[in-house]
Amino acid sequence: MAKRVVIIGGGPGGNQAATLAARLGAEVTLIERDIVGGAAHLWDCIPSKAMIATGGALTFVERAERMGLAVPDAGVHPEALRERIQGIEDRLEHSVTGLLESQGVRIIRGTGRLTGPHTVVADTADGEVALEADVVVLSTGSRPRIPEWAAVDGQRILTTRDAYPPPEMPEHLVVIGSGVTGVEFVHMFRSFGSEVTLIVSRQQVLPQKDPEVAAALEEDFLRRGVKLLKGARAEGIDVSDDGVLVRCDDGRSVRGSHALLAIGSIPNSDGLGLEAAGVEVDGGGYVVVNRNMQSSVPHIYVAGDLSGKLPLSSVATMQGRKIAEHAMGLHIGRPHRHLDYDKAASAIFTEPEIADVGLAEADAFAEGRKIRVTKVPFSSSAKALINDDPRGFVKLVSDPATGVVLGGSIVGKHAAELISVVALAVTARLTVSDIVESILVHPALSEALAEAAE
Ligand SMILES: Cc1cc2nc3c(=O)[nH]c(=O)nc-3n(C[C@H](O)[C@H](O)[C@H](O)COP(=O)(O)OP(=O)(O)OC[C@H]3O[C@@H](n4cnc5c(N)ncnc54)[C@H](O)[C@@H]3O)c2cc1C
Ligand SMILES: NC(=O)c1ccc[n+]([C@@H]2O[C@H](COP(=O)([O-])OP(=O)(O)OC[C@H]3O[C@@H](n4cnc5c(N)ncnc54)[C@H](O)[C@@H]3O)[C@@H](O)[C@H]2O)c1
Repeated sequence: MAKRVVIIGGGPGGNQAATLAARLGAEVTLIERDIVGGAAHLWDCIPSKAMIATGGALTFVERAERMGLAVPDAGVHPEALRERIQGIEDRLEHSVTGLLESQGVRIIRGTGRLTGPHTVVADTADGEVALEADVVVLSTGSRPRIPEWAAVDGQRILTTRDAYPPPEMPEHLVVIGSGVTGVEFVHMFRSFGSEVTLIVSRQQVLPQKDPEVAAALEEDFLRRGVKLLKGARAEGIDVSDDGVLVRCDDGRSVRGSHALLAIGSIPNSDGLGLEAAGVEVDGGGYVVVNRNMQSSVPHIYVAGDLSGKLPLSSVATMQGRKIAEHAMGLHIGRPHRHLDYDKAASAIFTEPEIADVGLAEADAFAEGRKIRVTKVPFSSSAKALINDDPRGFVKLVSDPATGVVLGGSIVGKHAAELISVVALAVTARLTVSDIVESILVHPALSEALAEAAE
């Protein structure tokens, strides 16, 4: 009899586990409550990038004279933008649903919960559907964290999910939180012409990132007129007819037309019946997993944000793949590569764009590890001049003894695409000579990678 796999949550984690397990011969049922394709994915990740792309097009038009063009003034058309974003969401939901159906996955629209280690119930519009499972995958994702001091109304006080685009374009947006989400929203709304103030709880934006990279971004924000309120934590928001007043714990406050919360997310683990199945949860509500993504109940796996690992769509997808392989026994009797979070590439879609992978210079320094660091600015790249955007640099971190590429960061146009070369080098343990000896396209930004590898 085919293995019965029941998956709760149809985001990147759940979808990937579903399609691969089905292809490997399992009988797969996927339960989704809100949107096939994933709420965090299709209601945050994708629309935020779509808004940033539109803002980027606007900035490009504003700079077009420098490219030798005469263009009329451009402006945002909020309804057209809303339609564009809805269109992208619909197409992606449709294509994911089609892919799942083509693999024979049964999709149930409803809310799933465990009722025991091998039993799942889906609460649907037509009543309860009871399912038996040999394998369960929990991939319910996360949602924006809303503190008790903020009364989100979707009008003046927004979470990220209210902002694609918001009901009215903010005249002055106060962004609370300067992690990846916060800085992307600063960039996004500044490109649309909003005045922006960013509340930074520490002394640097992006506290988890290389200080040199964070400094490059701060410099650009300041050049564009963004106000940074450093060393302040928001602790209250007052709303009036014409705007908001965000109060901070050090006595300072900021007035704006709107406030946006970007203070992290919380896992969707409530109401999942974890206790009924004996699944262990940590203090933050994340399900505790081992390196095979198994929970404390070995046939109950966890993919995506719910696992409390690196919360990225790309990582959720890879976790889903690894779960399907493991649950279907592909690891038995053959080499099985475990997911290595240290080798995950990631990008921040600001301007300049920021991307990194593998070992960071600052971390190597903190560990006292010997490394070779080489850095090349884009200002010497022909392609960067052709693009009229010579900002940023490529930095490669390698092992001085063997030349193996250990990591890298890129700041500048197309950094999210360019980092793929470094990510491949890190995963495949290629050396700097492998990069130097690859004949790359000219003129192209990737040539800076070869130069940094020299
Ligand atoms: C503003 C923002 C921007 C981001 N940008 C990027 C980016 O550029 N690149 C990147 O890689 N990552 C990005 N991320 C992170 C990324 O969106 C998440 O890491 C990813 O979507 C997690 O996938 P998931 O499958 O765990 O969760 P989700 O995508 O949220 O999918 C989980 C699904 O489970 C469903 N669900 C929940 N509970 C139940 C239940 N009980 N029964 C049935 N269904 C249920 C939900 O409706 C949801 O559809 C961003 C996140 C945010 C907040
Ligand atoms: N481009 C991308 O790939 C992308 C984009 C957005 C999010 N993400 C993923 O989501 C993860 C989470 O990022 P995030 O930025 O949403 O959350 P985060 O938890 O990384 O950052 C939230 C920030 O808000 C600050 N903060 C908390 N309370 C505050 C307060 N009261 N006042 C002021 N600041 C406060 C925290 O100190 C922290 O720096 C990222 O690590 C990434 O994995 C990825």
